Amino acid sequence: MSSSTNITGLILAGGRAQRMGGIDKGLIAFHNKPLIESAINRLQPQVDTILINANRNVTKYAHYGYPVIMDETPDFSGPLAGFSMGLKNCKTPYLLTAPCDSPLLPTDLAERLLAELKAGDLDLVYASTKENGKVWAQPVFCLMRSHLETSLSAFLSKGDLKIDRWFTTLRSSTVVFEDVQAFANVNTPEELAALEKLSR
Ligand SMILES: Nc1nc2c(ncn2[C@@H]2O[C@H](COP(=O)(O)OP(=O)(O)OP(=O)(O)O)[C@@H](O)[C@H]2O)c(=O)[nH]1
Ligand SMILES: [Mg+2]
Repeated sequence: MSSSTNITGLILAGGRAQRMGGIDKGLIAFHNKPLIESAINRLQPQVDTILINANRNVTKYAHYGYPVIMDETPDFSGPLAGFSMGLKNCKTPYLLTAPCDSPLLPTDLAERLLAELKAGDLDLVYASTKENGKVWAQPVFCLMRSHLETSLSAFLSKGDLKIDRWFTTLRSSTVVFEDVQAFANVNTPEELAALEKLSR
């Protein structure tokens, strides 16, 4: 399957991880392996190729054999800075983003987002989850057409960084996933310990 998806997977590992004490979150140990490895393993069968977006420890990330791309500006301006670099380096028709800190990400993420994108002839589809009857956007789990580079550059050049505001300028939609746990992410040492226990 991986030779025919037309999708580049972008793993976002470029954040500050302040709630984790400012260390490089993608490299902290999760079941004795760097956290990003779980995200790579989940994403790899769903895409043609992978890009890693990181702003620190670039040589360590390069060890996985995929291109490592840094944000254009070194100011940690948020995930859209990573999206922008992903789109600039994407050589396939679609880009699928996922964060480095969600080791249980859905194995059918690409398939479901792509089906929605094609059905609605959309430019971008992001994941959502439903908790207590309320729908929550999971905007960093996002499939988009790679031609959106022009749109994102224009949006960022206005000084805006809000991901949901960019989405509203596009032909976009969402897919609601039932399995909330697949989107569990690790922001604090406590969340890391809890998720390790849960996914034993
Ligand atoms: N490229 C890039 N990615 C970012 C940036 N800020 C956050 N991200 C990524 O966006 C995703 C969601 O961000 P958070 O979960 O808040 O991670 P974080 O910002 O590193 O952590 P906190 O500092 O604790 O908020 C993660 O995959 C981050 O790596 C940034 O400035 N640049
Ligand atoms: Mg953050």
